[in-house]
Amino acid sequence: MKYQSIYHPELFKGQTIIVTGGGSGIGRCTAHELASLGATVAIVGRKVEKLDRVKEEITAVGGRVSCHACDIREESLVRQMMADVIARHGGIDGLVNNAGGQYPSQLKDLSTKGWEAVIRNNLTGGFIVAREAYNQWMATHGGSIVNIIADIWGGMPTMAHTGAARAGMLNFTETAACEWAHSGVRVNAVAPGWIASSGFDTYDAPMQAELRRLKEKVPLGRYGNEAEVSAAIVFLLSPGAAFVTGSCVRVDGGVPNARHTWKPVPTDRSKPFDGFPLATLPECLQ
Ligand SMILES: CCCCCCCCC/C=C/C(=O)SCCNC(=O)CCNC(=O)[C@H](O)C(C)(C)COP(=O)(O)OP(=O)(O)OC[C@H]1O[C@@H](n2cnc3c(N)ncnc32)[C@H](O)[C@@H]1OP(=O)(O)O
Ligand SMILES: NC(=O)C1=CN([C@@H]2O[C@H](COP(=O)(O)OP(=O)(O)OC[C@H]3O[C@@H](n4cnc5c(N)ncnc54)[C@H](OP(=O)(O)O)[C@@H]3O)[C@@H](O)[C@H]2O)C=CC1
Repeated sequence: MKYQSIYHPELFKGQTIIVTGGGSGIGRCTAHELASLGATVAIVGRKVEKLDRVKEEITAVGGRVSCHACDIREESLVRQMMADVIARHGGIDGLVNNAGGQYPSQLKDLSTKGWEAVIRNNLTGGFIVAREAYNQWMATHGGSIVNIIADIWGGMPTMAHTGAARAGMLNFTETAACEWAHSGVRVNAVAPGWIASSGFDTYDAPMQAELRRLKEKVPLGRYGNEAEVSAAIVFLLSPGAAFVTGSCVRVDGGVPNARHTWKPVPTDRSKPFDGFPLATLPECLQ
């Protein structure tokens, strides 16, 4: 079944958009939505079998997609991946810098190696991909970049490494928006809150139990879904956001505003948008 986007079906006709981490979760959903809106999508990830599966899904409903196995932390691989996408599709109009992830740990237990692995995955990798997109194509042709960060406001207990990396990515977004504006390149961020995606399945049982309880702390009374993050990404890539750069759209059901004076009322307070008939609730939340 084809993606049910709220946007015009020819919004990205003739465009090529790279989605890192396009083999699962938010990236997979975004790749589906962009393809349904006419874009040729280049999906990037470490595991080629995940990418191939998404390629099959998208081509089965008439979309155009290419797969690029690449670890975003490896500079030489990223350079080559970018050159391959440009050679194959004739250019790049958009980049969704979505690949990333981490593992939970108390600060006191974090090894330097673990800290650096997560910083490389969520800050250095995103920087390398964005810089290569700019230097190899967008500096002379323009484009739009959307960096996926996280709900980092007020700290990120048990996730200090990723919180620091994403805060860095937000500041990178603001700086790149200024430095690259003269080339017609817009750079924005999307900060997902607790999104019921395949990402949840990567956590262990105690963390998953904790995540189930977190739902009560969301003013909108539920987790977000992948389609709701994708819709924000698509808006920022689109001409509708032509005057938006260096900005961040929070997709989090209001969590950063739920201060200790806020009293939860245990009901679902908004209807989820589900543009993605293929999405399933992660196993740990079923
Ligand atoms: C409660 C409420 C909260 C509430 C907060 C809830 C917020 C949820 C919001 C976020 C949701 C998501 O992001 S969902 C997306 C989740 N998806 C993912 O995380 C997938 C991607 N993640 C990864 O690939 C890995 O986590 C990452 C470390 C970044 C990269 O792995 P690598 O393979 O490069 O690294 P490795 O070689 O395995 O590991 C390097 C070192 O990192 C450390 N390390 C790696 N994994 C480790 C682990 N599971 N436990 C301990 N330590 C680990 C070790 O020191 C490793 O060294 P050695 O000991 O020598 O091996
Ligand atoms: N779900 C949530 O609640 C939230 C998610 N986020 C962030 O949103 C993004 C998408 O997450 P989500 O879809 O939920 O989780 P997933 O784990 O499903 O997606 C992460 C994707 O990134 C790819 N990836 C990870 N590291 C690398 C790397 N070094 N090089 C290339 N690809 C990589 C993975 O593919 P492969 O394994 O093939 O490399 C995977 O497809 C991530 O950055 C995540 O941290 C932020 C806040 C909340």
